[in-house]
Amino acid sequence: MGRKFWVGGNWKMNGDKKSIEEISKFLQTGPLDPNVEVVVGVPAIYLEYAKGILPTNVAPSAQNCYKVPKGAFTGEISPAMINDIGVKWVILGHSERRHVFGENDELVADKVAHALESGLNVVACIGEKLEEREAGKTEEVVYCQTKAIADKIKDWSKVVLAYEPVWAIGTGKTATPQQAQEVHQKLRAWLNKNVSESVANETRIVYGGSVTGANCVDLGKEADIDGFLVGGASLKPEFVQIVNAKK
Ligand SMILES: O=C(CO)COP(=O)(O)O
Repeated sequence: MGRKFWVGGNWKMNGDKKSIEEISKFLQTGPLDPNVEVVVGVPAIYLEYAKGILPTNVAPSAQNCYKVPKGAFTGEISPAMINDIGVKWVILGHSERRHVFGENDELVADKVAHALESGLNVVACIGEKLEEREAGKTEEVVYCQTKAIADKIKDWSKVVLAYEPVWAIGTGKTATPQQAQEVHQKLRAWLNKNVSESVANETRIVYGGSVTGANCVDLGKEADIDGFLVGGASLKPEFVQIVNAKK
């Protein structure tokens, strides 16, 4: 079975009701390739609002959640709450969560495991920093981040793995298709060796980091790039082009 192309927009801490309405309109107009699964990461406070106005072929996603269902964790939201409003996705381990808010591999893995146990689909993000790449540690870093998750989950069917090199996020410095493909292919080989052949064959590995309408077609041609996680460009009509990169 082929892997369905997957394109996510990560709005991060951007937008308001008015801009969400505008985004919903350009997504409605599309047209979005029906062979692509489309998800948008919405600030938690707007999730229910966005769910009410997004076209039905675009699934809203939370951008984070905690590792337990409820309790004294001021400011956090849980997978149970995300489920309660009918949202099916959460992005976890984004580099901004890891590097601005100090989330480590273990916490990210606990969150992924709990979100999956709660029935959510998870976009699990990994990626190396510039100094790690320059020190030749890219593989070591992404394997370690993936292993932390793999050690805590059994079912990969609801996981999309997002490879987002930190140096490419919000910088305009996109990984070349060859750079991205190399890491994706190695990650798939890692899954094959350490999880299973079927998980390696079936798990979507998507690329994130300065993806635009201009570079998405070439990136999307690579054998192990199964889609994108898009930041800045997901707030603009250009996102439609990125969804349709394989057309
Ligand atoms: O972090 C990203 C998506 O999660 C990528 O952001 P940019 O597309 O703005 O570089």
